[in-house]
Amino acid sequence: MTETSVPVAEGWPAPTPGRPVTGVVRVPGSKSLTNRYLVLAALADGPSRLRAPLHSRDSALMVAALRSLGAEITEVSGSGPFGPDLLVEPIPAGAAGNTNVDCGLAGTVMRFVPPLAALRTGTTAFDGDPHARQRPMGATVEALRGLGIEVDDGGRGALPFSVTGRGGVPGGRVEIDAGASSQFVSALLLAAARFADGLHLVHTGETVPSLDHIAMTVQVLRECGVAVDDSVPNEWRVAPGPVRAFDVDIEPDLSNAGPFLAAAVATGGSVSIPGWPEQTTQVGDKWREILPQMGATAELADGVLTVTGSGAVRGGTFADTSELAPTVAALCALADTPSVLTGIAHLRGHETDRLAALRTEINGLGGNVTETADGLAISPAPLHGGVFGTYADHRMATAGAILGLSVPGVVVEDIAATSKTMPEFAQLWTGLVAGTEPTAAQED
Ligand SMILES: O=C(O)C1=C[C@@H](OP(=O)(O)O)[C@@H](O)[C@H](O)C1
Ligand SMILES: C=C(OP(=O)(O)O)C(=O)O
Repeated sequence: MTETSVPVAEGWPAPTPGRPVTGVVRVPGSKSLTNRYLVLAALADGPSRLRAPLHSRDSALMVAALRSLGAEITEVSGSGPFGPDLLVEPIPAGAAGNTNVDCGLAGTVMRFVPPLAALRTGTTAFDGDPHARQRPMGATVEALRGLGIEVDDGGRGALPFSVTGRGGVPGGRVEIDAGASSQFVSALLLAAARFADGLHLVHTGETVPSLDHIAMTVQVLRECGVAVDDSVPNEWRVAPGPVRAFDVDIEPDLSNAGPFLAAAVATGGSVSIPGWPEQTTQVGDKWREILPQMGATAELADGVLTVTGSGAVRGGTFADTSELAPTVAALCALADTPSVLTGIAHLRGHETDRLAALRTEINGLGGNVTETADGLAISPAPLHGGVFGTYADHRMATAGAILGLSVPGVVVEDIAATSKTMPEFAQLWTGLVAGTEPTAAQED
């Protein structure tokens, strides 16, 4: 008799603590800040240092991309618990030669690196994960062409494509429709000081999403001595000039702090995140408004944000939550009143179609989620266990973990998807939920 193989249920059983979750969690560096500073360091007028940067798949892809364009990036020991600091020698003047860039599933790599490839001499071929080929890239392709750069995308407006640079970009006025991603704007702004005439970028479509991320781009450019005029809505002017080398501390990733704070809200516990900046352009600072709307308290004192849940989760209307939306949606699915998430139509072009993924997976656990033109409507419904699909999306994986806090039997299909921006997620989550002694990474 031959043995037949029985499919084994795989996945990560999300812990259900059955009591309030209480603890302190230090989270790794911001993806958006790390990858912006890496790009600026590659363009800078001397060597730069990133202290406490993120070390994850998205940052590793950015490091590899910039190395392939000629930057020298070395790891040196730092003081943070999440890995070494990074020293960056910029891409040398006159860098030339054909090369390849693997974008993985990283929006910051596929959008921010092509303008740097345009500044070199030679052809750079860009590709990525299967789903990366579905993500919108047309505005980058058209903008580079508008700047006189040769781009071969086979007419797809998507990966794979190649950029052929001739050692410089003239710059000037360019119009784009950045309705599908703020990263189209950020990408051009980050490189623009190195264009001969700088850049006058005009957005011609309807609403640009994720405006906080553009504010972050403008802020980091100004820190590096680049003159940016963003006084006219939907227009940005960047003066040509040097990008000043820097030595910077990377803030913790406040978006990735979200699931841990959500654990306090979902269970009526209390979670503290040290290293919370007093001033920041990170969209994750909005947790201080969003979570109190759900009935929690949020207190920022001496650089520590403490969120305390009330024991019940209240729904509400949440606008323009950008990359926070999957975490917000998971909490709304646990709420006792209905919720509406608006201003997030562009999430259909993220790591996966997040609106469809959240609707499908929350409803698969018994939820009541419908898609609207620009977001989600979520009504209270009794949830049950089951497999929560992750679509290679880190924020779907963390959304499944949040649901599992209150719903026994949730199995997150691929918890390793969190390695995109937080490889330590499962370890930190398990430690927090189990109420173990703080690990080195959790200590103050
Ligand atoms: O510039 C950035 O670092 C990001 C911009 C946003 O992109 P979209 O404008 O496409 O939402 C955000 O969702 C993404 O996670 C990171
Ligand atoms: C949309 C996201 O990522 P990316 O930078 O790949 O666009 C995200 O992290 O939620």
